[in-house]
Amino acid sequence: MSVSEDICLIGWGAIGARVAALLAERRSPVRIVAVAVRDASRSRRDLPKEAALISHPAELAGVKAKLAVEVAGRDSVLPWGRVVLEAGMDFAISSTSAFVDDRVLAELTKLAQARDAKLLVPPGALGGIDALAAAARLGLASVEHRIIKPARAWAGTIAENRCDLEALTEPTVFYADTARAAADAFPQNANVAVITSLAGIGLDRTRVSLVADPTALFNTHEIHAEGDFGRMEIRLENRPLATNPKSSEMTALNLVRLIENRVLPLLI
Ligand SMILES: NC(=O)C1=CN([C@@H]2O[C@H](COP(=O)(O)OP(=O)(O)OC[C@H]3O[C@@H](n4cnc5c(N)ncnc54)[C@H](OP(=O)(O)O)[C@@H]3O)[C@@H](O)[C@H]2O)C=CC1
Ligand SMILES: O=C([O-])CC(=O)C(=O)O
Repeated sequence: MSVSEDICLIGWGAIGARVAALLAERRSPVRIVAVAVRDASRSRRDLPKEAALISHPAELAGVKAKLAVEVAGRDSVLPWGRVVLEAGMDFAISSTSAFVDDRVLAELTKLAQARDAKLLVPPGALGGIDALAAAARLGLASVEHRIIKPARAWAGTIAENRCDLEALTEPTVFYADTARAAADAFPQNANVAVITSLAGIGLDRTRVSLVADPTALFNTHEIHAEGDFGRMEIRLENRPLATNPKSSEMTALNLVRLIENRVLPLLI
């Protein structure tokens, strides 16, 4: 890795801090020049020393970077995305549940086009999205996505109204609907449903089921797709992040890959 790149992180939670730690550990030629949080008055552990801590999109005006990576939450996507893209920076989005509102995706895409910047949707906690997106070009008949997480990962969500998470003795499907409905109802657990949909057959044709498993150790994603290309089954068993059981380690790893691919001569 030789060329270096300056980036911003929008969010310094479980995923943002993990991405920064991995980049530092791997000595990737990347400088994190700004980190955005909600509350910039609170001091942050392990913040990269060259990073400005900011909390308002207008503060990006003084920041020179080519890429901003959002790892903050659904409500942050539009306000930060507007300023990032307006400045001509590429914008990588993790809180893809923001796109359950078609207007958000339409506005950011238009802005990216106008500024010659890129709106990037990384695979998040998933893999195999390249194959799904390729297959979709020939036409897909169906895509199903099942998300299986330990019961505790669903705590604090409307799963609690549908089953007694602490009393479960076996894997329980507590929700089944379209990807749009699932990502709307579970913005911290089902961003992936939007990624599968954008790659495949859209938010209203992609079917999602959510499972709470009292004995699960992993956040598991099972995607089944059929179409003119043939059939595919994608299954990942992701280790949850120690600092947030709702989010998977793979999400941070896919962002590290995306960032490093911007500076590597060979893209894998
Ligand atoms: N695409 C995918 O496959 C996946 C996506 N995700 C999504 O990624 C996002 C980040 O996840 P995670 O790191 O676990 O979340 P955390 O809750 O651990 O961290 C969120 C961070 O974002 C900051 N933040 C929140 N809102 C704003 C805002 N409006 N402006 C600036 N900063 C803000 C918080 O600031 P403060 O510290 O001040 O509170 C915090 O630092 C979530 O939306 C999550 O659902 C997660 C897993 C997979
Ligand atoms: O990390 C995961 O397994 C998926 C996730 O939380 C999300 O899509 O929001």
